[in-house]
Amino acid sequence: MINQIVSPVFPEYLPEPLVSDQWLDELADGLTEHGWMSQDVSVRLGADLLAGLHNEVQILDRSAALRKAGVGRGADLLRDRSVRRDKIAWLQGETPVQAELSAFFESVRLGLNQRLFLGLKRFEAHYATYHAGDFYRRHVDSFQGRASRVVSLVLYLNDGWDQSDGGALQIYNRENENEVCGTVLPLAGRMALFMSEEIPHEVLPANRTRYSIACWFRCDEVPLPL
Ligand SMILES: O=C(O)CCC(=O)C(=O)O
Ligand SMILES: [Fe+2]
Repeated sequence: MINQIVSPVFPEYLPEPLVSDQWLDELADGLTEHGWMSQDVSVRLGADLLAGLHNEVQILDRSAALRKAGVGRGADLLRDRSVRRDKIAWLQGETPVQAELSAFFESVRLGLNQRLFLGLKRFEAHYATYHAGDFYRRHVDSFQGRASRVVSLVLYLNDGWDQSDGGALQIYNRENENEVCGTVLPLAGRMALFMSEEIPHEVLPANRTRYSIACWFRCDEVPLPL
């Protein structure tokens, strides 16, 4: 009997790793030069992960597991519907897709620390749903000197989003908060990254349901009481 020797088969191309050094350089450069950037990361994350996250947030939305988002924390938490109207659910990293996404966020955290010495200690992330008519007025994600949220990352989960669907993320000039300097459509796989204290931004009213994940890289070990 002849032993068949099977030679290893290599794919024609090797998929790019989820997070490469060169890509982390790009993120760090974007944050340093402009304070914000937006990029399509759908190839990097993969269609299965994006679809899995989209599926999960839809189930949470349908099962009324999402809660009205507030502004502030603890006793100062205000659920002011004139400021923001989204509903949220914090990610616990407990499902396979959440675990995979957490690994991605962790690589970004480490990569930014290595390049920008931001001292990011951890991240927190939540799903968000904006139903038709929902918005989040212009704001910054962290107040200067509080040293809590340092870098914000938003990942969008919506297929086939069009300008007429509203719900764009509007980025304002860090020197002049009345000047719009960028608009990001919440298309699946698109990511926005910005300095939490510096960049005023706003979610324009959505005309249909808009799903996203917002993540904050923080430099405190535990949230400080406000
Ligand atoms: O969903 C977005 O585009 C941004 C959300 C946001 O600004 C926030 O949750 O603080
Ligand atoms: Fe924000």
